[in-house]
Formats: sequence, structure tokens, C-alpha cells
Amino acid sequence: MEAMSVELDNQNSEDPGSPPMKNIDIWKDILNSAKFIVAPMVDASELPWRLLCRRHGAQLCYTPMLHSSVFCRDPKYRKEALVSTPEDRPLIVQFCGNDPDILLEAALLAEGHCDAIDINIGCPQAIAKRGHYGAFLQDDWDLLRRIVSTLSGKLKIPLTCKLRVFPEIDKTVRYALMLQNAGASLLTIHGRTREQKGPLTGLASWKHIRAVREAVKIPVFANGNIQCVQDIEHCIQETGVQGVMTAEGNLYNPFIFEGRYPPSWEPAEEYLDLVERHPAPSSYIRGHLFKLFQHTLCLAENQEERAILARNSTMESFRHVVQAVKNRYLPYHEGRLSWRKRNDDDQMESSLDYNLTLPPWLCQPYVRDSPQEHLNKVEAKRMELESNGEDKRKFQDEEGNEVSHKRLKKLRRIARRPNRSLSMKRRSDLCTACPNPLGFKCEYKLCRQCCRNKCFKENLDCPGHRNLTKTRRQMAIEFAAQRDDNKEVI
Ligand SMILES: Cc1cc2nc3c(=O)[nH]c(=O)nc-3n(C[C@H](O)[C@H](O)[C@H](O)COP(=O)(O)O)c2cc1C
Repeated sequence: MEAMSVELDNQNSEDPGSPPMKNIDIWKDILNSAKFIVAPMVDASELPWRLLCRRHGAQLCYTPMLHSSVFCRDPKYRKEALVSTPEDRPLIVQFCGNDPDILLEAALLAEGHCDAIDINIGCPQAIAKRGHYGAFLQDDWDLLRRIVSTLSGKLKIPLTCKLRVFPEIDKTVRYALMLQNAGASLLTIHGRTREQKGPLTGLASWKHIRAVREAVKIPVFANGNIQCVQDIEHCIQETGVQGVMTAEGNLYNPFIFEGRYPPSWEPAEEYLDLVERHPAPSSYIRGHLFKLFQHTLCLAENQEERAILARNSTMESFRHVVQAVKNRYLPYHEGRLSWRKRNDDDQMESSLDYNLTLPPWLCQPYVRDSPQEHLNKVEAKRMELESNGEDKRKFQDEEGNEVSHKRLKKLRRIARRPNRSLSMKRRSDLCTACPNPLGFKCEYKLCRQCCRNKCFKENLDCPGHRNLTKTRRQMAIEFAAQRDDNKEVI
């Protein structure tokens, strides 16, 4: 299981132009032989969460995916994205993008703050398709080769890639070899194809991961199917990888690497204490608490706490929810009361396929339906609607096409908007500065973030985005002048 030294010049038979000699063993020398790895997670692998996980066995963490172009041009985004502490190491900063020069510029700005740079070539979301990044670069090996060789050739720290597999094992192996030969120092293989997402996620293929591990000389991390610490050992045995990365398993139980299933309030309280010292957006905090309390908040008796968590954004309300759940279940946890599933919960549970082996207040995996189970359920629902005469598609749009009730409601909402034709046309447009959707009322034809940057730099207002930078600055100047006048009078 030893990671081999990376002598890229020797391997670079496919791409003679790229990387210089880098005689390092990234896994041993830089990443301290990390075996337990917290995945990059947008809105979720932020500093306080990483610190929590590190205290409980995580040996390597990634930042959430950062947009390379926004990172280059927006100092505020950069500052927030790079927030870290000395304990937060080793740390890998992950970027997405498709322009080698922009990715390089972003990586150079980040390299002093981390131990390696990772390129996300596994994101399967629609936004990645529109922006042509993530897993959609799988179709453009030449571009990927240029990205990897440019960055690995110019950075002082190693360049790694996180990728998804192709359905075919041999193509996946060729793909991994191409990345290695272009200069990647380590590969994280998420053993799912880009089509395996949402309810069709299903199982990851460790066979693909093993084949890559056997073919490449650089270290490999495995990702997928990790719900408990035993899965990690199992995965290492089956695939021979150096380390194992988990995302969802870690979100539902941040103590996963210690092999513990703590009462959910334990990590929740520790996380909130960390947030007091290292603030995070309330949406991230809410997301974490929903996952930690997944199995209690779906019970009928906790609907008030669920609503409080959904509607509020203050630390006080977050602490209130944690304390309320703790007060309710601590007597059971300590054995002062005996727990038994109550009937009034059955209805809530059935909709979630609630099938726990541990009591609900303990952090534990959230097991989804398999894709086949999901498709069977969709089909059963459709047949039920049909037999009740409630065909989902009995509604029609303006052109007489059959649509679902949900779609019809959306079309009606769109129709009620002022400037309908204009708004519909513009909504399909993209921001002129980045691949994100355009704010359709924006003065400058930009998305919210780009508009905010423009207004900040050029001292402008954008009423469409309700951004009043210029007005506020003017007010501040007037206020300061008024204050100075008052001082003089005094
Ligand atoms: C909330 C969330 C955010 C994610 N964000 C990222 C990301 O920023 N970059 C990335 O490469 N993958 C991201 N992923 C994918 C995970 O890193 C991981 O590859 C995937 O969830 C499979 O691992 P798992 O089976 O352990 O969940 C995200 C996953 C989740 C659940």
C-alpha cells in the first residue's frame, strides 16, 4: 500500500510538453499518510466543520469547491474561501474551471495557504454542464491534459484531481493514466459515473477504483459507499488505495472515523462552539444541524424544532433546537427511560422509509433507496394516480402539451410575472462575466455575485439586484460630513 514517488518526467510519455521533475511522495511526505479524509463539500466542508472532523479522527480535509474565475477577481470571495487555522492542515484547496490560465492564477493565489491544489473534474450537476467544468470535462481530454500539465508544471505544491469513473473500466484506467501522465500527483476516484446522481446515485464501483489503483503509480484515494469506519477498512482491502474519502457518511456522523455513533447533540454542540470562534453562514449551520438530527427531526414529536430550524438563522435558535432535542432524548440515552418507537411516528417514518437499527437520536448513516427502488416507487405512484383517475399529466399547457400539475403551477407563476416574454427569454441567458445564470432584472446583465463585484469596484447601484453600493457610500460620506460639522459646532 506504499505510495510510490512521483517522477513525472519518466511517466510523461503521452505529453512531452508538460510537467517538470517532481520527486515527491505527496501522500507520505505532504499529507502525513492520511487515510481518513473529509470530502470537498460545497456549503459544508467549511472551517468549523473541518476542525470538528479533525478533532474526531479526520486526517485530511478539502475546502468546498471554489470557482477559479470568481476566486481570481473577487478579493472578498478569496478571503472567505481561504479562512483557515494552523490546526486545519493538511488541507487541499479545490477549484473548478475550464481555463488553464485562470485555474493557474487561482491556484497560485491559494498555494501559500494549503498543501495541494485539487481540480474538481467530478461534479455532475447541471450548473457544471452549463459552465463546462467538473465531470463534463471528461469529454475533453486535451483540455484536461492542458489544465493538469499547466498547473502541475507551475505550482510549488502538488496538483491532484478528483474524478468520476466512466461506465467502462478500461476507459476509466486510460483516463486516470492520462491525468497521471499530464502531471497529477494523486487521484481521488469517486466510483460513480456522472449519470449516478440524485435519486439515481446508487452504489459506487470499487472494481473501477481497484483497476485504477493497480494501473497508476501515484497514490489513489477511494470515494463512495462509506457509511461507517468498517467500510473504510473494507474499501482499503478491496481496492488497495492509500486513503478513503467520505462526504455524506461524514455529514451524518462527523465522528465516523472514531467508529462512534454519538448522540447527535454532542457533535452539534461542539460544532456550534467552533462556529462561535470561526463564524460560518447560517445556511451552512442549518444544513449541518438538519443532517445531524436527520433521524429525530422527522419524528412527529419534533416538528416544532424542525420548523424553528427551518425558519430561523440565529445562533440562539440553533442552540435552542439542539438543547430541545437533547432534553427530550437524554433520559432515553442515559437509560432513565426506555425507548420504544411510537405509533404516531409511523406515518412520518413511512414517507422516509425510516428503518433504523440504532435509536434515532444517535448519529448514523442515512440510507437512500437504490435507483431501482426509487424507479419502482415512482412507477407505483404513477399507477396509483392513474387508477384514481388522477393522471399526473392530465393538465395541459398553452400549446396543448400534457404537463404535470407541478409544471402547470410553475407555468402559471411565470405567466403572472410582469414583462413575461422578456423575463422568460432572459432567464435562459447567462451572466456576461461567468457561466452562472443572469439576474434577469440586472442593470449590467450579470449574476448576483458578478454584479456585486462590479458595483463594489466601480461604485455603482443596481436596483435590479437591490444593490445600493453607490447610494450607501454617498450616505456614509454625507453622514461623516454631518458628524464633522457637529463636532466643529461643539
Ligand atoms: C453537500 C455536498 C457537497 C458536495 N460538494 C462537492 C464539492 O464541492 N466538490 C466535489 O468534488 N465534490 C462534492 N461533493 C461530492 C462529494 O465530495 C463526494 O464525491 C460524493 O458525495 C460521494 O461521496 P459519498 O458517497 O461519501 O457521499 C459534495 C457532496 C455533498 C453531499
